Amino acid sequence: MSTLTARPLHQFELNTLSHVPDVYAWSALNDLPYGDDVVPVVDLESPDAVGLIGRACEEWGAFQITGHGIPLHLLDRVEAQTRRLFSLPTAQKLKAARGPGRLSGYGLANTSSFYSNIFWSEGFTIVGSPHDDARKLWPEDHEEHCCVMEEYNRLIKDLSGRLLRWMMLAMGLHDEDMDWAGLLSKADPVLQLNYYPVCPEPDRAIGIAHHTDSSFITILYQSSGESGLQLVHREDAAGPARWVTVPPRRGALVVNVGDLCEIVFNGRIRSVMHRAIVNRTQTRISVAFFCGPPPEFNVAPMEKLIGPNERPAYPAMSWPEFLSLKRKLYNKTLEYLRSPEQEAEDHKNTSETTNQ
Ligand SMILES: O=C(O)CCC(=O)C(=O)O
Ligand SMILES: [Fe+2]
Repeated sequence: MSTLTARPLHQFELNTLSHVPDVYAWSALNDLPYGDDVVPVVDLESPDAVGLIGRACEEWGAFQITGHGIPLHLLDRVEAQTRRLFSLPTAQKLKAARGPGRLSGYGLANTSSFYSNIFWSEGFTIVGSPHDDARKLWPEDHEEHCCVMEEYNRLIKDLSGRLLRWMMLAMGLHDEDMDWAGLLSKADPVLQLNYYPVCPEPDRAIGIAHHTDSSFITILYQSSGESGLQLVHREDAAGPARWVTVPPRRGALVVNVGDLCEIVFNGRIRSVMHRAIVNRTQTRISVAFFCGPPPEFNVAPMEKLIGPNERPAYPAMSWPEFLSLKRKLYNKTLEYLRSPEQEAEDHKNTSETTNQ
């Protein structure tokens, strides 16, 4: 997730193009080799779920989940409502366009403002209640959309609290160390709907370029059919860092570790670099739930994860401070926070505070 400035939608209607115009063309999409590793699938009803989640977080920063309790018919309705929204005429979608300083509404993915080239996708962000924007899209007929999105938000928020609690238990912590359900109840849910039209030259375009999500975790629904989500498996004994595809699995959801979890868990787990590629034959949709904190959240490693003679791997800051750093440094934010220069800066600030 991010609160980056929205950028206006480009004039092209992607569905109608027979080639990729230069502003949509990306080079260096094959920057890493491709691996055929399989992202772990965790059945949340399994007695080993906590351990499997912990291992997946440490090794991958991502996993798929089944047995999550969100009914298949609700996932189907979320997909149908998402497709219904993106199939509206452009002029109608633009009635709910994200304006300056506004996070909700129709537009390109928020991260697109970091690039001069354009993503082969459209996005629609729902922050908090879906009603205001849905009324602009369907003045007479938005009830069903809102009911479905609200029900999904309610269940997925609950699920994200359960997952975060299990991640914490897997790291050897206990319930008293963080009240996840209490924390998340104060945060506004953020749903990002993504639509990837078919692309006549998929090797030259990108749906959403590589990034990490700022949230604690992201829970992603992806439509079945063609794969699109790819993530980086970092270098290990099996080979160098590589792109790995996460194929859609009917009924399963993907969990991605975000920047906040990397910090809160003091680097024990890493936020996962990922992107969405496009294809020639099938439109694809995804629905990302960004599980973030309330504005007053203090972004800092949990004390119990810092050894007796160790410094925290990341400095403490407020959530708005983190977001503003991310707006400046984007994919380099965590690297910067872990860097020795930042450590020196942090040390200087601490001595100044203690000397006052
Ligand atoms: O569509 C996808 O598979 C990925 C979407 C994504 O990474 C995002 O919305 O942040
Ligand atoms: Fe993402």
